[in-house]
Amino acid sequence: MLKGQKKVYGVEIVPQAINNAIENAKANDTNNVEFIVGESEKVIPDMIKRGIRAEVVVVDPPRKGCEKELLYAISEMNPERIVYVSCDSSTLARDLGILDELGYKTKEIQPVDMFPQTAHVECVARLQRK
Ligand SMILES: C[S@@+](CC[C@H](N)C(=O)[O-])C[C@H]1O[C@@H](n2cnc3c(N)ncnc32)[C@H](O)[C@@H]1O
Repeated sequence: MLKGQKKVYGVEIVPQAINNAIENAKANDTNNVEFIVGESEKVIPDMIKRGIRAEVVVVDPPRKGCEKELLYAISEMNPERIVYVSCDSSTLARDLGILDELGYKTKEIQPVDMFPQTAHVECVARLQRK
């Protein structure tokens, strides 16, 4: 069980990654997680239609960042906090700007040097509903 959370949803476009996540959940005796295969910009609006809301949303997109439709859907879910994990600071800056317009203030960005001796840097941003 992921402690402190009533329910956790995981969304990923690659089915094999979801299979691995299911195996990981089983190996860790986690029974409060539901995994959904699909494009998050389509899955999240469907979840909203089903009445699902979130207190915290964590995104970890590829370098191109999040689709605008996903950012709009996340704001419609109205979470208190968003955690944005990014491997491309330019698309991170673009998406944080959109999220700011949608009512989410960036409180903190922590760079993590996961790729020493290269120009790449991973960043973790913490956003709070205004
Ligand atoms: C930076 S990786 C994050 C990996 C993940 N945090 C992990 O530890 O396995 C980005 C992930 O987003 C997935 N992805 C790309 N486009 C997506 C989309 N439209 N909807 C959902 N997942 C997507 C990719 O398949 C990839 O696994």
